[in-house]
Amino acid sequence: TGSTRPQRLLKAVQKNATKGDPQSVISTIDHFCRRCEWAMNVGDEKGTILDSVVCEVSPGSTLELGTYCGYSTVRIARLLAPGTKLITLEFNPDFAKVARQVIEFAGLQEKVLLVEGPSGDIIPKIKEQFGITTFDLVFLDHWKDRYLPDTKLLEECGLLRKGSVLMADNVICPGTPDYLAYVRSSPKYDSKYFKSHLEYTKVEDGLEKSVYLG
Ligand SMILES: Cc1ncnc2c1ncn2[C@@H]1O[C@H](/C=C/CNC(=O)c2cc(-c3ccc(F)cc3)cc(O)c2O)C[C@H]1O
Ligand SMILES: [Mg+2]
Repeated sequence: TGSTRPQRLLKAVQKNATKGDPQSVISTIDHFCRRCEWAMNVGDEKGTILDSVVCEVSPGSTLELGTYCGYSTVRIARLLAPGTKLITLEFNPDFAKVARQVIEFAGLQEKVLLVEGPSGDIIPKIKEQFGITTFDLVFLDHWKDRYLPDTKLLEECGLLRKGSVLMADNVICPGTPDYLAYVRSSPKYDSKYFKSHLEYTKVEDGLEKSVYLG
């Protein structure tokens, strides 16, 4: 049987990137997706916006929903201060297998906890299982119809505090209309749209930054 796209992306990293060098892993994946095969990584243009918010928040605890191949996991984890953690959730075991190897190749496995399973099942267990009180930053990049239910679940589980920042990918393409309406109309959030483009294309897309007001 042939290889999958995530497996081909991993091979490109192992062949062309430098072990222990997160930037080379990021550049290799971006080059692979531009020149060989498009893949649904947040990409370099939206990634730069994400980087600036990670640096601004300088989070002690970060949650990522939807690891896929680990591209944004590496982007975020490379900017985290020593001793801080990123928990990333992925329910597809094949994607998780590739992501673990990408994260390890970048040398960031100490900062990343990849938990396999559906976010709806894992989120309610995070406090007790991982000793997290609240998340300072959440990056939403999983199935688009899960952004809203999982945001409400994070609120209900007391995993957000005054000032927690939600960064949501793809709010235009493929689009997350119910999530966008919620964070933009709810008095519990202060929301801002960062206009950009769908990864590796000229199609409009963007990130929505929503600060939880408690
Ligand atoms: C509920 C839940 N729990 C844990 N992991 C979950 C989960 N739902 C999805 N996941 C995992 O996240 C990943 C899913 C991400 C979904 N992302 C997408 O569907 C996605 C799609 C596009 C796109 C845009 C235009 C086009 F023409 C085609 C595609 C672009 C993107 O940046 C995307 O993130 C992989 C999946 O196993
Ligand atoms: Mg995305």
